[in-house]
Amino acid sequence: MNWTRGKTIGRGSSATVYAATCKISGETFAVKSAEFHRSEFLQREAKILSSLNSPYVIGYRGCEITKEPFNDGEATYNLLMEYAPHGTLTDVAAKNGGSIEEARVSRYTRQLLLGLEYIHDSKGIAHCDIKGSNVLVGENGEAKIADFGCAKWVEPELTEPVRGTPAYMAPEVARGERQGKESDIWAVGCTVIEMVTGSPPWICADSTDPVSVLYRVGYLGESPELPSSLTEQAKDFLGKCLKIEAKERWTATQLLNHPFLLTKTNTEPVLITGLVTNSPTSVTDQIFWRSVEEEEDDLDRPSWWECHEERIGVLSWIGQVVADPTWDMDGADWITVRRNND
Ligand SMILES: Nc1ncnc2c1ncn2[C@@H]1O[C@H](COP(=O)(O)OP(=O)(O)OP(=O)(O)O)[C@@H](O)[C@H]1O
Repeated sequence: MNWTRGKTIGRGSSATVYAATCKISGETFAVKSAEFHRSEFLQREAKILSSLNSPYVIGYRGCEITKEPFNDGEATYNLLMEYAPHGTLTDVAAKNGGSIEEARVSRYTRQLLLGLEYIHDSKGIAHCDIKGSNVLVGENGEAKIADFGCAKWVEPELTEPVRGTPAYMAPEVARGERQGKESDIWAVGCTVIEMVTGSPPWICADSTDPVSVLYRVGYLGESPELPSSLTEQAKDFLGKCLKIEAKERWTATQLLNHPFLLTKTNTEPVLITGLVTNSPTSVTDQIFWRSVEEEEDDLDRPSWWECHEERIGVLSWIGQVVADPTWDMDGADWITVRRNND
């Protein structure tokens, strides 16, 4: 496709996302770019996204290698995607005064689960990084799952390092044991909390330290606090997502039949259109992962995981002692989270 790169609309740990315009049709789309030699996760994401086709998953438009002046003429890997004009669920909550009302949360959650039901059951894929900032809102206000950089095929299940964002990790993921479809469902519960409160879970848990949160989730059997403002129906729904035992968690299909999602009071969202630029909005954005501003200042800084490598190693050791004396102490995999092999 012949296209022109436009404004930066988002910046994550692995890539930068730009608006772009097709020179022939004039269509706006999004292009996620990374230096070729650091694009392992982006290439993996492109491979997975190219195999998906659902109204609740961001659309794949192709991939290309270009030479870009901003990369000193070095090869750049580009993933071309459908453009989501309303930004992420995190952006929508921020624009809506910091939180989203329950009826709309129910509507977005239903769409998120329709996307998950499709990738889990039809494609055998676990997303492994469901959170508000990885769910985009499309032109017609529908939630669309994005950022498949951590996703993996789970049928057949292979032993792979755990990935994702600490605040949304299920107990089995926090312990570094396994990560599958059930772990995505835990993250859905965390995302519902994020939509309702405007912050990722655990912000009120008198602990702003990701490592201690992982310890509490993984070894003390704790789950995030449920927002008191929620109806009993919504709390019951969260209870089905946030079961400590992965096998007891409801599947996406079961959750789609929960009364919380069958409510008739869902209102059409009022969304502000326009180019959305990603910016962190909550305290935990700065605590649990790097902020956009920080990245712009220093793109080569180590990621959160790299900064906390030593401490996570300690957590693995605590886990070994507390939870399972036979636990495999090979923590190397456990801490290799979204790091390219460069
Ligand atoms: N298709 C799109 N349309 C509009 N905005 C997008 C699109 N894709 C990504 N963005 C914006 O760019 C941001 C970063 O994208 P993405 O999460 O895919 O990058 P990442 O490097 O994988 O991030 P992370 O640090 O979460 O791993 C998103 O939070 C969103 O604001």
